[in-house]
Amino acid sequence: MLQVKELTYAYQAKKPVLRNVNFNLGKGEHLCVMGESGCGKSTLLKAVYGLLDLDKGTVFWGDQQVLGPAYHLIPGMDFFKYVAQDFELMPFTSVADNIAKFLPRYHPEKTKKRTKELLEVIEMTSFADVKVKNLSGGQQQRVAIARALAKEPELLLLDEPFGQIDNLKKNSLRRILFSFLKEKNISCIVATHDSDDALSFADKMIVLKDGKIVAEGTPQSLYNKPKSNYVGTFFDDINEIKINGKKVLLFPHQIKIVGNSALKATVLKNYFKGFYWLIEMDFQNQKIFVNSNQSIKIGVTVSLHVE
Ligand SMILES: Nc1ncnc2c1ncn2[C@@H]1O[C@H](COP(=O)(O)OP(=O)(O)OP(=O)(O)O)[C@@H](O)[C@H]1O
Repeated sequence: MLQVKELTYAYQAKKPVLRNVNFNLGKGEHLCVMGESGCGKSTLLKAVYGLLDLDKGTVFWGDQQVLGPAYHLIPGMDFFKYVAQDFELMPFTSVADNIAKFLPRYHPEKTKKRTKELLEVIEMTSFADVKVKNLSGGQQQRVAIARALAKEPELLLLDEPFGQIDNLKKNSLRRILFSFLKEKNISCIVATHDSDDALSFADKMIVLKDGKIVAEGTPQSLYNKPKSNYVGTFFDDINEIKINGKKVLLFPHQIKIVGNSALKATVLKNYFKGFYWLIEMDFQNQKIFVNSNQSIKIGVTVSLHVE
């Protein structure tokens, strides 16, 4: 449905921020775009939405080409919605009215019902009459998401959608929002640093580095076999180490502390992580991180087994 081909864009001449980006997304599919700060995630969302005039390449939704501001008085495709990092809400208007403003006015009963449904999606029913200016950053972010959903877009573009929302709310909002999108068959692209946005909720994932796709696949495939240290770091503290002369990438949970083995390491530090400890160790002059169900005295030598 969405076809992005050879997408190339530069804010300044000869300094492309996106370089030959290619990907497809089907109807109702969810894509997660990950990458370090400044790698071009927001720029990619803006380009797909139609806010930029591309230097090269095309974006198609079905057989309709997405064109930039040079071709539209009001840039941005009508049947897409884009939730930027700044939410562009109406501060002196209530939460409910901010959402309802984007619904057709000629069916007041329908508008009321839909506003109620969207308030439930963002878990803010009790805030319906509160003015947006009196909300926290995270609450405003949730209102911006509801507003984008008001007209049921065909493609929703979310830029760091849960960045300002606390963990408790974030987990529940993610579950509700992504199942709502699946139910309504709305395609979605999420730009994020947070692998939790990808692992349980995305059908596909791309990783950007310096404006180029450096890895793509299902979140499971990228997690199980990260192509590089860069890709692995979005999921966990990854160890890039040499064992018996061979370079390997291992997550902390893939290295086990065992009774005895030829692989020895010395404990440097312990970090409490809740239901486990992350242990920093020296392994043949390389710093590694290993999970353990208990803390270990600094200086102790342990034996390791690698999966
Ligand atoms: N309007 C602009 N004019 C010039 N350069 C820009 C503009 N917007 C972004 N850039 C530059 O383009 C690059 C990519 O920025 P972008 O916002 O797409 O990155 P990002 O991956 O979304 O970063 P973050 O995760 O920090 O939001 C950065 O180097 C940034 O400084």
